Amino acid sequence: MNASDLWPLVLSLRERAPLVQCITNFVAMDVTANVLLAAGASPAMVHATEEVADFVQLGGTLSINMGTPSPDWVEGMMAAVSAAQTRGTSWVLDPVAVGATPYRNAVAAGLLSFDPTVIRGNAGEIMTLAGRTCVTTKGVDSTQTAATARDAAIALAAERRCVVAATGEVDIVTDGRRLIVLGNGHPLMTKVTALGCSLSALIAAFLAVSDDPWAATAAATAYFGVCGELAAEGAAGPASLRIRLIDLLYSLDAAAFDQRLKVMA
Ligand SMILES: Nc1ncnc2c1ncn2[C@@H]1O[C@H](COP(=O)(O)OP(=O)(O)O)[C@@H](O)[C@H]1O
Ligand SMILES: Cc1ncsc1CCOP(=O)(O)O
Ligand SMILES: [Mg+2]
Repeated sequence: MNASDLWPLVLSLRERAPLVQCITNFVAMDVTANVLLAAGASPAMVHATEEVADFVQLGGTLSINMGTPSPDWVEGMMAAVSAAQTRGTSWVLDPVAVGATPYRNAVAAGLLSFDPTVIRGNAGEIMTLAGRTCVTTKGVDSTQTAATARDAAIALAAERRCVVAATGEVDIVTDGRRLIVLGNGHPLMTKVTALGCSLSALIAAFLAVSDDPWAATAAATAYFGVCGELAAEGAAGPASLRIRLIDLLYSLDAAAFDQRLKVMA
């Protein structure tokens, strides 16, 4: 995989503007919708149990994020992923802070039973889902490095027959058989909330423009990492990184993507 394999998916997203239904947390809603719009997708934040299944029938992809769970929202998530499974809709699970509390673990287990197409989490979350650690957690932030999560990501992908992206200072994307390690991004990205959440939703957008969920996840992760890195380099701090990231997702060109992309393995 290199830039010329991945960039066509970025162009396809810009051309096709796919609908992405998001059930996400209160913190992530605004930045996630803006990230999706800048990248060319059409976001809809729709979470009421009464309408989520009908919304799935509109034919978009789905992003489920358990960052601020409560019983009524979890009910909506379950109804949405059930409809997605029945319809064959591709969907992404972001298991925010799984391992932190028994409630979160139960929510994650319930969602997992509906066969996500992709699981995207930080290293600690992926290691927890793979059963590799009973995680020393700080909550939504990882205490593990993505490199440490490599074996856990492969095992989880194989066990769940899905794509797993474990992100951090490097990003690992695997379907249990194929694996790509991406070296873009910037440490300042950890100082802006909900960028991981936004990446998960962006992966859902890319699922709409490729028949290969692994390639779609790699393309989304690479694009986000390159834009994040360039955004951080010109930023005065976290707030301007966030703004510059949205602008770069909108304006990045093939030459800059090709020049910056770091495929490490
Ligand atoms: N130390 C780091 N160096 C470079 N990029 C990073 C670093 N930490 C996170 N990122 C990037 O930030 C984005 C969000 O990833 P991450 O922080 O792992 O997710 P989460 O916000 O869910 O914990 C990804 O694009 C990832 O590559
Ligand atoms: C701060 C916070 N609290 C609950 S969800 C959330 C956002 C987490 O976002 P991310 O996992 O992308 O850093
Ligand atoms: Mg997260």
